Amino acid sequence: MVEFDDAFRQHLRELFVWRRDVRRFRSDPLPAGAIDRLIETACLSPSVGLSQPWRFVTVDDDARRRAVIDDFRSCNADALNAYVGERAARYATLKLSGLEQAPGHLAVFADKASDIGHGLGRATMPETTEYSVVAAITAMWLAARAEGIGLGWVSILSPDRIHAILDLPSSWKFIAYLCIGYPEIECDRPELEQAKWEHRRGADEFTLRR
Ligand SMILES: Cc1cc2c(cc1C)N(C[C@H](O)[C@H](O)[C@H](O)COP(=O)(O)O)c1[nH]c(=O)[nH]c(=O)c1N2
Repeated sequence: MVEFDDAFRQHLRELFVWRRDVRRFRSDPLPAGAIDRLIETACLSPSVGLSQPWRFVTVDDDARRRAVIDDFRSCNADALNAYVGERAARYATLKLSGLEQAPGHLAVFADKASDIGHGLGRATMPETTEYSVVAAITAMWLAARAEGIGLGWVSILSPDRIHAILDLPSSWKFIAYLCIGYPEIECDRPELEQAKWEHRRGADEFTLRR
């Protein structure tokens, strides 16, 4: 039996407050085994029917990393073109990935074909497979921050292209590409808020009572 006291709860809240999506990384490498440790923690996450559908791919090969960066550049140029006027000008100033600097690249997939969990919970909601993988990524994000490691989620990518670059089974659905490394700075406010792209709203804006 483990009990968590008020001091722990307060500390845990600080972890949530100080977790950031990181795009600016220092160049120093991660300690040996750091990413494996984060993956181990992520595997403790809830998953539909205990299916553990997460699949993690560490990307260390230079040519593959370069191809991912090229894909990001192309997708980001398309994204910029979809905005006009002042919003386009502002988008152009944002830093939306740390792919070039991050010492760690981790691609995350959901295995849609695995029969682990025997289908429990997925019959009417097959998308719970992907939800389970996102839950694992969130755990990893927080576990990383607790070690002083930053994690940045990059989704400005073409899933088909990432799949081809990494040469993976067709049943694996691309969920996330994560940049991992030590952050240049720590902050308790989202970078997009600091850049005046969007501001964080309170829970009352998203809560209905019925
Ligand atoms: C599914 C998903 C996908 C993305 C993101 C997040 C999530 C959950 N975020 C990070 C996002 O911008 C960030 O979480 C918010 O701006 C809030 O900031 P903090 O995470 O609180 O620092 C993100 N950020 C970015 O710079 N490039 C990206 O492609 C993405 N993609």
